Amino acid sequence: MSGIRLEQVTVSVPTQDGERRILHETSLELTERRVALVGPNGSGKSTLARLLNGLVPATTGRVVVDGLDVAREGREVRRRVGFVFTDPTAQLVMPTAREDVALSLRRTHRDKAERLAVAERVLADFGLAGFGDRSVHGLSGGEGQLLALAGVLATGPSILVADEPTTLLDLGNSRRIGELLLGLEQQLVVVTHDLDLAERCDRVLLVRDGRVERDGSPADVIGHYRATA
Ligand SMILES: Nc1ncnc2c1ncn2[C@@H]1O[C@H](COP(=O)(O)OP(=O)(O)OP(=O)(O)O)[C@@H](O)[C@H]1O
Repeated sequence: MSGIRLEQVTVSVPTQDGERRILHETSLELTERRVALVGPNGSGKSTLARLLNGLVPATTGRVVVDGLDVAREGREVRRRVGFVFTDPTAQLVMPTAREDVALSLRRTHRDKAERLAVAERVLADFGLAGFGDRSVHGLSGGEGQLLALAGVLATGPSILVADEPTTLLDLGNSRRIGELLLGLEQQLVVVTHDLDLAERCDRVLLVRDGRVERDGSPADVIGHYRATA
C-alpha cells in the first residue's frame, strides 16, 4: 500500500482559447526512498510534485498515495505528505520560530505548554536551538528553510515532497539541507536543479515538455540530461 502511484494522469490549465496540457499522460509507481525530479524550467516538475498532495488536481487519471486516492481523501493524504516550498516564507505563518513549529504540533499535542516545549526540542534537533523567540521574518534563507522543514517533519508525514528546497541557499546551507533530506527515514520526492543532490537519490526522473522523458538510475538519467540539455 505504501508509495505513490500515478495512473494515466494529465494536467491541463485553462487558456484564453481553450486549455493547455502541462502534464501529458503519465503513469508511474514511486516506491524508492529518495526520488529526484529534474529538468528544464517550465517542464512540469512542480506540477508533478504538487499532484502528490493535491495542491494541483489531476485533470484526468488518478493519483494514489499509500493506497489513498488524492482526489477523494485529500485531507488524509495531506497528513501523510509533507510539502516544503523553495521559499520558506511561503509556509512560515506564526510570529516566532517556536510558535511556528508548535502550530504544526496542534493535532498531536493538545496542551499548549507541552506543544511549545516539544517545539523547543524540535528546533534543537534541527540545529536551531536558541531560535525559539526569533521572528520568522528575520531568519536567513538557510535558517528559514531549516525551520520550514522542522515544522513539516514535526507533523510526522510518511512522505516528504520538497520543491527546489536548496535553490535559494548558499553552498554550505544547500549541502546541509541536502544531507538532512537524504538522511530522512521518510520517502523523499525532491524537485531540484542541483544535480549533485539528484545524483545521490535512488531514482531520477527527467521531466521535459510536460512528459517524463527518462526515468531510472541517477547515472543514466543525469548523463542523458547533461548530454541533451
Ligand atoms: N496554474 C497554472 N496556470 C497556467 N499555467 C501554469 C500553471 N501552473 C503551471 N503552469 C505552466 O506549466 C508549465 C510547467 O510549470 P511547472 O511549474 O510545473 O514547471 P517546473 O518544471 O517546475 O519549472 P521551474 O523549474 O521553472 O520551477 C509552465 O509553462 C508553467 O507556466
